[in-house]
Amino acid sequence: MGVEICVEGLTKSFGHQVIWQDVSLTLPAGEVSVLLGPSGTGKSVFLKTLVGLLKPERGSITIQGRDLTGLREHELYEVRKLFGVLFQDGALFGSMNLYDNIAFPLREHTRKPESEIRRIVLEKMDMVGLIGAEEKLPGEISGGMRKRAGLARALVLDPEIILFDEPDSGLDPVRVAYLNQLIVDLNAQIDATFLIVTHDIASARQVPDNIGLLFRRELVMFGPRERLLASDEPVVRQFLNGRMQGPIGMAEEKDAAQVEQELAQLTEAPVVREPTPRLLPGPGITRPPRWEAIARREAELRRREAADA
Ligand SMILES: Nc1ncnc2c1ncn2[C@@H]1O[C@H](COP(=O)(O)OP(=O)(O)OP(=O)(O)O)[C@@H](O)[C@H]1O
Repeated sequence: MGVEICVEGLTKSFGHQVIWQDVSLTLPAGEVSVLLGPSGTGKSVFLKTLVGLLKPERGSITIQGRDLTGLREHELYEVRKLFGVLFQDGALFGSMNLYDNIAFPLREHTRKPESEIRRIVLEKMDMVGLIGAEEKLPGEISGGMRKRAGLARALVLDPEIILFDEPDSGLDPVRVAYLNQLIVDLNAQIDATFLIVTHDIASARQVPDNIGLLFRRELVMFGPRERLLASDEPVVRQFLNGRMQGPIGMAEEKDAAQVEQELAQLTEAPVVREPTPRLLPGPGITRPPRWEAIARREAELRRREAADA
C-alpha cells in the first residue's frame, strides 16, 4: 500500500561543507514525488540518507513510527527491506544475465525456493517489458533496457517505497516518455510511495503528485505538483521553465542585483503558464482511489485559472 515518510529538520554535511539543512517534508503514502535541484545540491545524498546509507547530523526520518536516524545497523537492515532503489545506471552485475541480476535480492534476502523465485522474476520482467531478455548480459542491451532491468530488480522484494536516482538520464526523449508511463502505471499497480530525482523538467511537470526543489542548501518548496507549477517563487519558476534568467547561475548563485534585473525583463515578456496535464495510467490499469482526488484537484486548478483569465 506504500508508507508515508516524514522528514523533519534534516541536515547533512561532509566535514565543513553543509549539503542541505533543516529539510522537512512528508512523502505521502502511495504518491509519486519528484525532487529537483541544480547539480550538486545534494539530491543523491538525500536519497542515500533516506535509506540510511548516510547519517545526517540532525533531524529525523520517520517511517511506520520509527525514526531511521536512531536505528542500529541490524535494525536498519530490516527497514531497508521496505525500499527498492533504482540507481542511475541500473547498478547491474556485469557478469550476470538479467534473470540472475533480478533474482539476486530474492536469493540474498529470502529463503524462497527457485520455483517461486522464477515466478516472481518473470512477473517483474513482464511488468517492465523485458520478457525474452532473461539470458542477456547488461553489456549487450541498451541503456533503457538496463534501467528497466534495474527497476525489475528494485521491485522483486515488493517494496513499499521506491527511490529513483535520475531514471531518465542518458535516455532519448522517446525512451523517457515510455519510462515515465511505466513509472505511472507501476505506481497505480503496486501503490508504493515513489521518490524520483530527475533533471528532466518535462517529466517533473507531468509525472508526480508532489514536487520539491533543493537550492542554496535548503528545500525551497515542497508541495502538490499544481502548486509548484503555478508558483511565483523565482527559483521555482526558473527551474520548472528551464530558463537562464533567475537566481540559478551556471556555476553558482547570482548576485541579487543581477537577478532583479533579469526578473524585471521577464515581467515585460510574461511567460505563458499552461497547466501541464498529469500523465495518467494506461488503459486497463485499475486506478487506486486517490486518482479521484488528483482529478478533483486538477479540475479545481483549471476552474481557478479560467476564472482568473
Ligand atoms: N561521500 C561523500 N563524501 C563527501 N562529499 C560528498 C559525498 N557524497 C556527495 N558529496 C558531495 O555532496 C554534494 C552533493 O552531491 P550529490 O551527488 O548528492 O548532488 P546532486 O544534486 O545529486 O547532483 P547531480 O544533479 O549533479 O547528480 C557534492 O558536492 C558532492 O561532492
